[in-house]
Amino acid sequence: MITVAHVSKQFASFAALRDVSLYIEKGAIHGIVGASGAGKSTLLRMMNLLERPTSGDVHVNGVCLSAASPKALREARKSIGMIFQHFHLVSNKTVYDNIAVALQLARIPKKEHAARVQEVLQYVGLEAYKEQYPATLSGGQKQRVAIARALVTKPSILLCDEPTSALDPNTTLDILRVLQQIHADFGVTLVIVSHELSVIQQICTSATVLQAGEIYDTLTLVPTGVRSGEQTAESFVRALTGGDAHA
Ligand SMILES: Nc1ncnc2c1ncn2[C@@H]1O[C@H](COP(=O)(O)OP(=O)(O)OP(=O)(O)O)[C@@H](O)[C@H]1O
Repeated sequence: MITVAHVSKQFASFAALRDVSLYIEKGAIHGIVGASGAGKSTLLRMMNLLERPTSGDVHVNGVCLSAASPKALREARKSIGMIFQHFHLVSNKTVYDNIAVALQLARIPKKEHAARVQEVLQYVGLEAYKEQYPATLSGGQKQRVAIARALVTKPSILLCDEPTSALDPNTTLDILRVLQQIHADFGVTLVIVSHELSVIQQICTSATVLQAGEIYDTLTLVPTGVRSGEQTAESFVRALTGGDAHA
């Protein structure tokens, strides 16, 4: 589980987060929503200490990340995967090597790499692509590789920073289904930052609404499931109106 306790983040004189506290239970699919600049990514990045709180603490699976030794932090991070809006794949490495890097960083013995990479590539349906380079893949395939890289260390938590925002509506559905499947198959706790309400409504069981660095609301949700019709209709309106689905 994840506990964020009275966390603030200051960038020079700018307060990106102010006294934020929240609890995410094991097995939740938790959304973080809010306008651009509300502090969503900053809050998410605190959950693996990519961003260090200026004050307050973040506990993940019982470990206080900001107080952890480098060794304890490395150990804690093995159980926390992360995916990003723009995938963050290394362009001059093959799909296989992009995934194997995560095993190297987690100091998993090299003799285990081939089998583990194969296993996650099979899971995301890309075993035929292991010798290809990221530039030859579609956006959805790149995100599947990034998901495979995140899964290869068998995390109990997957942090997702706008995981579908660079994807078209149908690929968005595809990736949301993959995330739902990961949750169902492995019980992984998902934390999803998204500015798209439909993403949050479709799969999240709870959500934090951020406004200008503070918690505006905390929601308990009943996910609707990944609904293609609605999403596609919305995408058409968005395409026709140049971005605003509700115009
Ligand atoms: N490293 C940094 N240095 C200075 N300011 C930063 C830094 N990182 C984030 N900020 C600022 O903190 C605020 C919150 O950023 P953050 O990326 O968390 O917002 P967000 O809600 O995820 O928005 P968006 O969806 O636009 O990314 C923004 O005003 C941003 O400019």
